[in-house]
Amino acid sequence: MNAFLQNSAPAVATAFQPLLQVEGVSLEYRTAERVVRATHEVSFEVDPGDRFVLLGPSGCGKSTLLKAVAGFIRPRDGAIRLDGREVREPGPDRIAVFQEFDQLPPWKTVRQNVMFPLLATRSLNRREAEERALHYLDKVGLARFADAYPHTLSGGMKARVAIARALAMQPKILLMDEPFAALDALTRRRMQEELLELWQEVRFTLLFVTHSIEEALVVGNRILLLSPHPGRVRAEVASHAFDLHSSGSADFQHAARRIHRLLFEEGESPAAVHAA
Ligand SMILES: Nc1ncnc2c1ncn2[C@@H]1O[C@H](COP(=O)(O)OP(=O)(O)OP(=O)(O)O)[C@@H](O)[C@H]1O
Repeated sequence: MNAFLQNSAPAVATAFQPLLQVEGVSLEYRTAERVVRATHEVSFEVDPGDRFVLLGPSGCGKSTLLKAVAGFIRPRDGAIRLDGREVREPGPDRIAVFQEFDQLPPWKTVRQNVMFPLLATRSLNRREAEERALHYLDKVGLARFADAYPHTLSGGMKARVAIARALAMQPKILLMDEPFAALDALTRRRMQEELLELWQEVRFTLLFVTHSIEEALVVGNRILLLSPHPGRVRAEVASHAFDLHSSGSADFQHAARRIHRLLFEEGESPAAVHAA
């Protein structure tokens, strides 16, 4: 069982059921001319409180898997279950954050942007939604900017608004697709750090897509390695021993090299391994 259990983990009887079960999932796109297989029979399980990373080369189907968990794409084969229930459509229990923060409607203030999904899904009344929005804006350090408009914010600040907006919905699982890829290197590092601090505080469950081995080791406590297109599971790696402070260490570099070999070199054993 994972060491990082959510505070609100269910009682003993259900405590050992994974939150997310992806079983033998093959995903396809059908275009007028052909069928593109994005993933082939991928299986993994995410426990409550995991920071679970999908890592693999460009085109291996990471984003497609995330979209399937979000409910935007139905599997060709296999099944996806959240809390034991099959995922058939999008829902407020799975909120996605993508790298295009300019999805924030520019005519709404930061506060209104965070309140918007809460009101649109009728989760809360206006006063409760405002309270909830300010609570999460405070958590990402943006309470002072509640009345600012998105175009006045830096890339990192827009990323924080997007994260606050997602967390304010209190989803069962937060889905992030390369959320920091468009940011400069320093801001990206700071955002990784802030995400970890936020996780320490809130203990949300995270499914995070990246093609950066370093980012995967820093952000994740478990990493699923996918083969090149179409994505198949190569291995699962435990990476809970690393954070930003260990990224220069010999152990970290060793784990990164091992993951690189597992991803790109034939002949490496694709069994479950421990990077830390
Ligand atoms: N809308 C689409 N129609 C047809 N094929 C698609 C579509 N979207 C993705 N694909 C194909 O599905 C495969 C998986 O794509 P996906 O975007 O999931 O990969 P990825 O691992 O997230 O890549 P990247 O890291 O570059 O974002 C690729 O071969 C891609 O070309």
